[in-house]
Amino acid sequence: MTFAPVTIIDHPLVQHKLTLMRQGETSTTKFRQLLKEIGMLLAYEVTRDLPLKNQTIQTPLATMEAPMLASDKKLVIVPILRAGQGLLDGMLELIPSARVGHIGLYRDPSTHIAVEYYFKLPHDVEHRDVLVVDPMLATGNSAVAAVDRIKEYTPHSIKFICLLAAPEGIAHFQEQHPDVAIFTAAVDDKLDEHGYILPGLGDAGDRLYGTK
Ligand SMILES: O=P(O)(O)OC[C@H]1O[C@H](OP(=O)(O)OP(=O)(O)O)[C@H](O)[C@@H]1O
Ligand SMILES: O=c1cc[nH]c(=O)[nH]1
Ligand SMILES: [Mg+2]
Repeated sequence: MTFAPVTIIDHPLVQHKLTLMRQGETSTTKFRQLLKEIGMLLAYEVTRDLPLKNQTIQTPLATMEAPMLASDKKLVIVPILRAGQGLLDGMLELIPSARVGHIGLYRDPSTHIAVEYYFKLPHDVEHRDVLVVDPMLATGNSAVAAVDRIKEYTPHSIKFICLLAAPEGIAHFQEQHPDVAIFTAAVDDKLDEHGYILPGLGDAGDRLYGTK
């Protein structure tokens, strides 16, 4: 079977900010700020392949053919709540016209099954490109469940964007959604016995919102 690519976003600014986020002593305020900044940088990288088409425009001096985004269909960003919301804010700064859907999922602590508690997409997702965002791809259950639900609405394309991925999560996700490209800033070593990414950065939602 062929899989859509896994792209590691190795930009030095992303890598530096990720290292700051991993450090246990980084405060909630700083963690939130860094996740927002990384969201912006990830948005820049994952939109590299957006098609352009030339438009005739008038500069103060001359007429020219200049490139603009080809599609008039706005992108849809879907953060997986809660932690995905922390990436959304930065992405929206770069793509302010994007539409936003939300999927609320929590991971059952013992089974690691993703449990849905909220789902809302813009009404016209069909034919649009969707970016599903969540900082963590651990077992992959949350990402798989989110993409399962979004595919019910037959968007034009889906990309999955995270900050940290475990090899186990990538394998599970690719098995279930071989057509969906993954973008991540790093692939870590493995999962621990509680399904946390090692070395990882801990619980992204708790660090983002100060709930632990
Ligand atoms: O790949 P998985 O094994 O499914 O784990 C990853 C999920 O776990 C975290 O969310 P969590 O369930 O802790 O919810 P939260 O964002 O509300 O903290 C994280 O933000 C992902 O959504
Ligand atoms: O390492 C992990 C795994 C799941 N969810 C997190 O927030 N962190
Ligand atoms: Mg959490």
